[in-house]
Amino acid sequence: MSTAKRVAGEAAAELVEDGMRLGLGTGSTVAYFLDALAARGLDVAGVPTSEATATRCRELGIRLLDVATTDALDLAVDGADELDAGLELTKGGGGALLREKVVAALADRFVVIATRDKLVDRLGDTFPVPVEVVPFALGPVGRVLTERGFELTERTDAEGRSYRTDNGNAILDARMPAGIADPAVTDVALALIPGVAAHGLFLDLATEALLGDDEGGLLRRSRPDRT
Ligand SMILES: O=C[C@H](O)[C@H](O)[C@H](O)COP(=O)(O)O
Repeated sequence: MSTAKRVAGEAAAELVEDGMRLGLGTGSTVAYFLDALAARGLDVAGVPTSEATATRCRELGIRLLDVATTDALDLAVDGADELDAGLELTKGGGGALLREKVVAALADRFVVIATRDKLVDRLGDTFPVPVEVVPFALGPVGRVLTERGFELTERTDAEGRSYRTDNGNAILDARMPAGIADPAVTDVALALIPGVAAHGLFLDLATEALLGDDEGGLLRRSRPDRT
C-alpha cells in the first residue's frame, strides 16, 4: 500500500462528475484512482489506455467506451514516471505510452497523478524515454538512436523475452547521458524516426498534477495557460 499514490488517486476521483467521459490511465497510481472512482458509484464511462486497465474496470463495474467512436473526453487521469515544473512528462514505464498519448490528446483536461518524488528539474534525469518500436524496425531505430547519443536497453518481460506492448510492439528505453537539453526538439526528432510508433515524452498535454506524499499530503499544480 502506498499512501502517496492513494492520496493522489483519491483526489483525482473527487474531480469526476456524473456523466463525464473519462480517459483511464495505466499503472499502480491509477489503480488507486479506479478503486476510488468505482466507490463513488457515478454514472461515468471511460476509454482504457491498456488491456490491464480495461480488465480492472470490468472487475470494478466501470463502463468502457470505444475510442473509435469517442471524439472527445472530459477528463483523462493518468500516472507519470517524471514531471517537471511546467507539467511536461515522461511516461511509459508500464508500456502503455501509445494508447495513453492517444487518450490524453482527446481530453479537455488531463490530470496527472503521481508521487511527489517524481518531480524533476529536467526530463530524462531519473528515467529513460521509452520508445515504442514496430518490431520490424528495431534494428534501424536502435542504430539511429545510438548515433544520436542515446544509451539503449531493450525492454524484456518477466521471462527475459523481448517485451511486447498491447499493440504488439517492442520498447527501447533510451537514456541520454548528457540529459535531454530540449525536450521539444527531442519530441519531434523521435517521432519522425521511421518505425517509431510512440515515445514517452508527453509535452503540452497535462493540465494539472496531483502529487501525493507518504505523510498523506497533496500538492496541486496546474499549467497556467491551460486551465
Ligand atoms: O505505461 C505506463 C504509464 O505511463 C504509467 O502511468 C507510468 O509508468 C506511471 O506508473 P505508476 O503509477 O505505476 O508509477
